[in-house]
Amino acid sequence: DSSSADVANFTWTKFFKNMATFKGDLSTLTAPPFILSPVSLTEFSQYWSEHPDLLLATNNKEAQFEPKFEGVEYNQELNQFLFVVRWFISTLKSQYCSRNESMGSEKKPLNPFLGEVFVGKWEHEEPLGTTYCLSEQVSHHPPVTAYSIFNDTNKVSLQGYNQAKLNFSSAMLSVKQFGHALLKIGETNEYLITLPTLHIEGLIAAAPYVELEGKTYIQGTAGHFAVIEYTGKGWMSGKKNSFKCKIFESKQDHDNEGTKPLFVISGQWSGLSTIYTGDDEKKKKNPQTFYDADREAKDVLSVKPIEEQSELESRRAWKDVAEAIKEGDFNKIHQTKTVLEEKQRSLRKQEEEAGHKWETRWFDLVPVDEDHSSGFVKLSSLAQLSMEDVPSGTIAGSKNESKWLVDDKVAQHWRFNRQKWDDESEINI
Ligand SMILES: CCC(=O)OC[C@H](C)CC[C@H]1O[C@H]2C[C@H]3[C@@H]4CC=C5C[C@@H](O)CC[C@]5(C)[C@H]4CC[C@]3(C)[C@H]2[C@@H]1C
Repeated sequence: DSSSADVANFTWTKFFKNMATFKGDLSTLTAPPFILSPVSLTEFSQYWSEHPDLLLATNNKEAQFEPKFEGVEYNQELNQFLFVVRWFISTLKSQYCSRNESMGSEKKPLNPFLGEVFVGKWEHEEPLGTTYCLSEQVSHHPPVTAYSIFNDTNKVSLQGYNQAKLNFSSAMLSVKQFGHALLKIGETNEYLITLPTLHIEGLIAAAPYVELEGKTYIQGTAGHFAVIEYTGKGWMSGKKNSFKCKIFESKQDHDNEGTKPLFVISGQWSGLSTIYTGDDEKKKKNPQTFYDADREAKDVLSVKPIEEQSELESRRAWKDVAEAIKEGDFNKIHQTKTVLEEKQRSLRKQEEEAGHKWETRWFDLVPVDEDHSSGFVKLSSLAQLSMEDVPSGTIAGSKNESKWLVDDKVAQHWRFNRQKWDDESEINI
């Protein structure tokens, strides 16, 4: 009714004003109930694989990538690279539009507590077995989520971590992402995927949504290199959620002005995109559909019922708060949140008095010069990307890298420790 809409509008304008003047950790900013999401940030890891068929297709030896172009020399590595790019593009709608689809607008997710976990699985017909999803809040200050999505039958595993740094300037909320994803296929093939910068549009209209900007780089061990450039409404393409992806044999080919890309893919990552060969792109000749995000139904992760979950698992831990948010009951939200936060504070205090630090569960923080379990160093070098603790996709040796470098301590990155998961006795999927 009009009164509640007026109240919502009033509170939003007030909230938007103090967000605009707010200098500090946005997570401490109390947002009005209608912009709160009942979903914890640990759940966002599942968005890497809501099309598990496309993730698993990257290791399907028999599958020949379609569409196939005359005159292009396809080898196993190029074929696989195309499957990897298609899978990556398919993750973007889930990552950045799922709240708009389910709740009408982007919302503020619940801020996970240290050690919070979220687990689930996708079960496939034989012989594809099961794909597992593990997500752990490995840091609370600052919030960092690490994840591992793996299928042992199909020998495909994705690991990564994410830290989002929010910055409010000139009525725009911009978000820099720290971290990266590493996709391992079989025993040897590995791909480094960097995370784009994003910003929140529609804030003034109280109908926020994510728009991507900047670039994603994908670097494979066989050399193939892709740059995905994001633009939005009013930019070059004029359409929201637009991108242009150029695929090269190598980073060197990309750097060499005279070398054409093997393929150019363009369109909307939340809708339809088309692929051309590098030769045909200029003449817009012979465009073929690359991916249609609206046509592919997503495969929702299956998560066991709350009563079977450990108290560390997101949906059980946040149950009361989530209900209060769904009811829009501000006092109940505040009260249930306080209960959870008090519990966490006393846990931290006990640890401090006992003199022992919280041990992360399935992930280790590995200094980059000791990172022998992943291809991160090799792939970053191939792509000439920074290995420092700077925004994802920062070019090595660039001004941007030195601007973000706070000190000269050795950068550390979160890595999945499979043994710790194999030894897990409390959390099951
Ligand atoms: C804090 C101010 C406030 O409450 O404003 C509410 C507005 C809805 C905007 C702020 C929130 O917007 C959310 C969007 C979230 C990102 C969405 C997708 C991803 C990709 C995923 O792989 C990693 C996490 C990431 C980057 C989310 C990070 C948190 C974001 C920016 C939420 C903002 C608090």
